[in-house]
Amino acid sequence: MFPLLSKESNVFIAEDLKKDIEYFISGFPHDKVFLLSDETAYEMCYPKIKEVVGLSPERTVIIPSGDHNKGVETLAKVWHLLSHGGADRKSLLITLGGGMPCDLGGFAASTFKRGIQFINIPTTLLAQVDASIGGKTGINFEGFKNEVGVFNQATAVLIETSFLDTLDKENIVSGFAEMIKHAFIYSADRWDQLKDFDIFNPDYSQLKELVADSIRIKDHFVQNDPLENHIRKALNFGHTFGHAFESLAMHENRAVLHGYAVAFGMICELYLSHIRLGFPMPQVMSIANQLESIFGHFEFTKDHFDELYRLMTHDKKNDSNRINFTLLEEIGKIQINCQASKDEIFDSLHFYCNIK
Ligand SMILES: NC(=O)c1ccc[n+]([C@@H]2O[C@H](COP(=O)([O-])OP(=O)(O)OC[C@H]3O[C@@H](n4cnc5c(N)ncnc54)[C@H](O)[C@@H]3O)[C@@H](O)[C@H]2O)c1
Ligand SMILES: O=C(O)C(=O)C[C@@H](O)[C@H](O)[C@H](O)COP(=O)(O)O
Ligand SMILES: [Zn+2]
Repeated sequence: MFPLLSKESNVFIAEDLKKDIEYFISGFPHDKVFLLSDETAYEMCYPKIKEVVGLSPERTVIIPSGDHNKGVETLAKVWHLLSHGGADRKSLLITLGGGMPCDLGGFAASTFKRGIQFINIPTTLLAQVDASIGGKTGINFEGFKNEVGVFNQATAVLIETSFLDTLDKENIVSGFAEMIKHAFIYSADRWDQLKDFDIFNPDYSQLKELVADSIRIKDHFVQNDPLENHIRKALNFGHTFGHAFESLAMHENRAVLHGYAVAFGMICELYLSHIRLGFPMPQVMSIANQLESIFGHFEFTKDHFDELYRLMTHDKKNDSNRINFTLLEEIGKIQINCQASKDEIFDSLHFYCNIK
C-alpha cells in the first residue's frame, strides 16, 4: 500500500487488502479492535476481509443501512455495544461501509470515552472520494443533515476500489456527483474530463484513476483549512440547496441519495452564481442539462419554497442569521461566504423548477 498524497497524508491505496488492514491493526497501538458496518455493506464487503487477523465476530457492530439511520438512536446503539463489549480508551474502531457508517462511526469513535482511534475503509464511490476523508463526522438530528458532529481525522483511510464491483448503479452515480463537485471547484479541464466519462457503463480502471484525482482535490482543500474556517467551504458547493432537498425528501418519505441531492443543489447554486457573480448563463444551461441527463429531476413546487428556505437556515456555513453560499465566478474560481436575498434564493428554486 502507498500514501496517496503527501508523506503526511492519512489516505492509502490498498495493494493487498488483507495484509494492509493487518498492517494498520498492528501498526497503531491499541488493545481491542472493533468493526462497525451497516447491514448491506457487511454482507457485500465483509467476505473480502473476514480472514484479517485481529477481527472477531464478538467485536463486530452491525447497524441498519440507509441515511435515515444516521441518527441518535443508531449512535446510542453503537455506544452501547462498545461499552458493553469492553471497549476502552485504547480500542480501535474500523468502519467498513459508505458515508453513513463513516460519518456515524467516526462520531461514535470521537466521542466514546472522549475519543478512540478509528480507521475508515470506505466501500462506496461517494465515501472513497469524499466522506471517508477530511475528518467531518456526525449524525442527522431532528430532520437536519449532519446537525451534530465533530471534526476529527481518522487515523488512516484505506481505499480499495474493488469494493465498488458490488455497488449498484444508483450509488455509483451518487458518488459521481461529489466528483463533479470537485471538478467545479477545481478546473474546467477536470470538468471536461468528467463530462466525457460514461458513469452508467464505467471503465473501472479509468474510474480508479479518477477516484485518486478526486481524493487529491478534496485533500488539497482539507489540508489548507481542516476546520472549515475559510477555503474548505468550497467543498460545500451545492450543499446549501442540496441538504435542504435531501432533508425535504427524507421528511416526505421519498428519500434521495446524498449525491443526487448535491447535483440538484449545484444546479441551483450555479444559477445563483450567475445572479450574484456573473457565472455565464449559457454555461449554467449546458451544465444543468448535463446534470439532468445524469441525475434526473427533483420534483417540488413553489409550495415547498418556504420549507426549503427554513431548512437552509440550518446550514453550518451560516452566521449572524445570514445564509452563506459557496458560489463560482467561473469553473475553478470560488467565492465563499456569498450572501443572497430570500428573493434570489426563491428565483433559483424557480429556475430549477422550470428547467425540466
Ligand atoms: N463526512 C463527509 O465529509 C461527507 C462527505 C460526503 C457525504 N457524507 C455523508 O455520507 C453519506 C452518504 O454516503 P454514501 O452515499 O456512501 O451512503 P451509504 O453509506 O448509505 O451507502 C449507500 C448504500 O450502499 C450500500 N453499500 C455500501 N458499500 C457497498 C458495496 N461495496 N456494495 C454494495 N452496497 C454497498 C450501503 O449499505 C447503503 O445501502 C451521507 O450521510 C452524507 O451526508 C459525508
Ligand atoms: O468535507 C467537506 O467539507 C464537505 O463539505 C464535503 C461534503 O460533500 C459533505 O457532504 C459534508 O458532510 C457536508 O458537510 P456539512 O458541514 O454541510 O454538514
Ligand atoms: Zn456531500
